Amino acid sequence: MRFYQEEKHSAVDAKFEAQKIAFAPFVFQASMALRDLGILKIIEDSGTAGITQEEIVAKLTLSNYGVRVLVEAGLGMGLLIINDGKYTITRVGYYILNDPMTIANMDFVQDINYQGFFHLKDSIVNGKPEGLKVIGPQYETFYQALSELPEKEKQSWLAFDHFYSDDSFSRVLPIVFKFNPAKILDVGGNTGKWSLSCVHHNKDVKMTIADLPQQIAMAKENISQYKEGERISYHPLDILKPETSLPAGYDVVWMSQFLDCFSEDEIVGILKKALTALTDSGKLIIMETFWDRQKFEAASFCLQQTSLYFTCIANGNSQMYHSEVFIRCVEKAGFVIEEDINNVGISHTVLICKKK
Ligand SMILES: C[S@@+](CC[C@H](N)C(=O)[O-])C[C@H]1O[C@@H](n2cnc3c(N)ncnc32)[C@H](O)[C@@H]1O
Repeated sequence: MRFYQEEKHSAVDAKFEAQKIAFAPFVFQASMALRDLGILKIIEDSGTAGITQEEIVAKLTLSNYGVRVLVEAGLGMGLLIINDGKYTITRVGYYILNDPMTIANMDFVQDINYQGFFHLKDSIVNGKPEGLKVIGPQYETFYQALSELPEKEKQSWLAFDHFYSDDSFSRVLPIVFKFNPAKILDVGGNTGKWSLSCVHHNKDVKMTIADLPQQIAMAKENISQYKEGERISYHPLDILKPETSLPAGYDVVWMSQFLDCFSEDEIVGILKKALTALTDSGKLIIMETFWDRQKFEAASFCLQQTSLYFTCIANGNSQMYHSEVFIRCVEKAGFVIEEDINNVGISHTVLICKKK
């Protein structure tokens, strides 16, 4: 990865880039408004011929003034271009409107993070997710809030989380099942998507989902619709509590996008619990997104920014890790990494580990 070794901008460019940051919250909210008020779609539908501001207004119940400030901002933001008084959509505008990754990221930023991020600096200073109080003053971590969120916010969080892991699940099934596991422990199993994929993929495997009690309730409801769900059992726990343990006797302990929810010391503690869950020949299989392992700079950027969600909203002490920091924790807990597979799905790395 050689994204960050060199200065990229001339002085003039750099000053413009700095203004984009200065106005970033305006740019974000204007993009959301252009998308959600239907303006981008109208302009896209006008094709290469384009559409005037007056014609856009005629198709909506918005004022001329409202449409004008948004489309003018859209020009500077690079979402729109104008020729002979007619607006057309740019490639960036197209992605804002249609790209599933951009939609998942924007909805996650808007519905989960935006208001809380006013408190990012305090979160760094205090080592606590100070933005979480905007979601609810009673919560210590976001995970306690997840199952109690209003439907729209919950869907935005799940869509963001699943966008990244779902695509990798089908690709990683052959990697996991080459070990012919009879029993798999899915730690941080969330809604049960991975466990369901496993019982559908293999007719004999038995799964256990370990997660917080609130999430287990969500998973049970989801899984009860499927007959194969009879092979899935549940182990509710708060894995951070010293008195809790994972059940024993598993051929595979699976952790997908789970350990990034914890600090380095917590990761070591959790992995020590995983040691006791595995049979002697069992494999710990971790699927994570590391910002230093990405093919595309945009992917590294998304992960670095997502770290700040953990800082300000989720728990105040975890992140999307650099692989070296993460691997040190895996080894410290008593595992040896046997296989290290990059570029699984959109952006994942799979680490296959055994007991030292
Ligand atoms: C980012 S989600 C990962 C979901 C899923 N494995 C995937 O790949 O999409 C993290 C999961 O960890 C669970 N979790 C967070 N803190 C936990 C804790 N202290 N004990 C047990 N589970 C926890 C959350 O409830 C959530 O289901």
